[in-house]
Parts: sequence; C-alpha cells; structure tokens
Amino acid sequence: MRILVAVASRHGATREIAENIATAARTALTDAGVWSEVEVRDASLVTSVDGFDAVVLGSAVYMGHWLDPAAKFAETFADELRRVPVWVFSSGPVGERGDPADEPGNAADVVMRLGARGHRLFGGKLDRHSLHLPERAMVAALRVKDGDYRDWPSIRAWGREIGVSLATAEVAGTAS
Ligand SMILES: Cc1cc2nc3c(=O)[nH]c(=O)nc-3n(C[C@H](O)[C@H](O)[C@H](O)COP(=O)(O)O)c2cc1C
Repeated sequence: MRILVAVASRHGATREIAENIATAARTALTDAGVWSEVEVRDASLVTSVDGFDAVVLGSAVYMGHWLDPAAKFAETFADELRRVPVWVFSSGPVGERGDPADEPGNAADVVMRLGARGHRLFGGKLDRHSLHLPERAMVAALRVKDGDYRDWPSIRAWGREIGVSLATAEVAGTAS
C-alpha cells in the first residue's frame, strides 16, 4: 500500500510532524503485516496523486489560514482525493493549549470537500530566530513567546491510528 503525506510548512515544524505521522503509520502497517511505502512530500511539489492508496494532508496555520500550497493541493486533486481515504491535520497554536477558536478556516472546508476521515489540530513551534522580519514584528506585536508546543505522543498516536485503520481495511479486503 502506498501512502502520501503531503505537507505545507514554512519553517519546518509542520514538516517534522508529517514525518512523525508517516513513521507511526508505517510502523502500524508493518506490525499488522501489511507492506507499505509512506512518502512525505511538500504539497507544492506534488504533481500527481495517482498510485497512492491513501493521503494525509497537513498545513501550518498562519493568520488563521492554511498555507497556499496545502489549500491548492486540496483543490487541484479534489476528484482523485475523494476516491481514497484522506486524513487532514493543521499545526499552529503556540500556547499552553489549543483552543477550538484556533481551528483554521480552510480545514473544515477541506474535510467536507474531500470527505476526509478526520481533522486534527496540533500545537506548533515558534522560534524567533527562524522567522522572516515581518513575521518577527507580527509575533512581537502579538506578544507570543517562543516555544515548542508539538505534542509528540498524540501526533504519533494519530499516525498509528491511521496505519491501524488502513491495515484493518487491507486485511478485510484481502480476506474477502
Ligand atoms: C506570523 C505568524 C503568524 C501565525 N499565525 C498563526 C495563527 O493564526 N494561528 C495559529 O494557530 N498559529 C499561528 N502561528 C504559529 C505557526 O503556525 C507555528 O509557528 C507553526 O508551528 C509554524 O509551522 P512551520 O514551521 O511548519 O511553518 C503563526 C506564526 C507566525 C510566525
């Protein structure tokens, strides 16, 4: 089974989340005895989703919205994505806990349009040193503190859930 994890990340924090989801899903599939190839790719570089049996799509959140490459990916491949299992995640909130109000505007829309099996919002990471100048000014104005709020156990658990769900479907399909 081939799985694509497509991600839009500006400074790399969301890319690392995608890589952890990919590893956890691959491990769950291997544990269930299902062969898999899980590829993590920048959403902006994907030219086709042909040949993938499932897709996970994620984006960092900036100013309440997904990054363009993730939104464009969902739009460009909508027809193909409706035919395979899709999971969606966002990463952004930098604070002690994510608030439902932090849910990015496009995520609910994308879930509906693609018939995705779920959406998860994970905390993000803020490191002033990696930001561009206008971003740094914005963060300073909002008085947001640097920190890494990515919850690795829950990120990996979600990746594993995806792998288990795909493995269960694969095994049931093979048996019938
Ligand atoms: C200028 C700026 C605006 C941001 N706006 C939001 C936002 O509206 N909502 C949110 O949850 N996180 C917001 N964040 C936090 C980022 O989503 C977080 O730092 C994320 O981990 C960045 O991921 P990346 O390294 O993959 O780009 C913002 C960060 C910056 C620097």
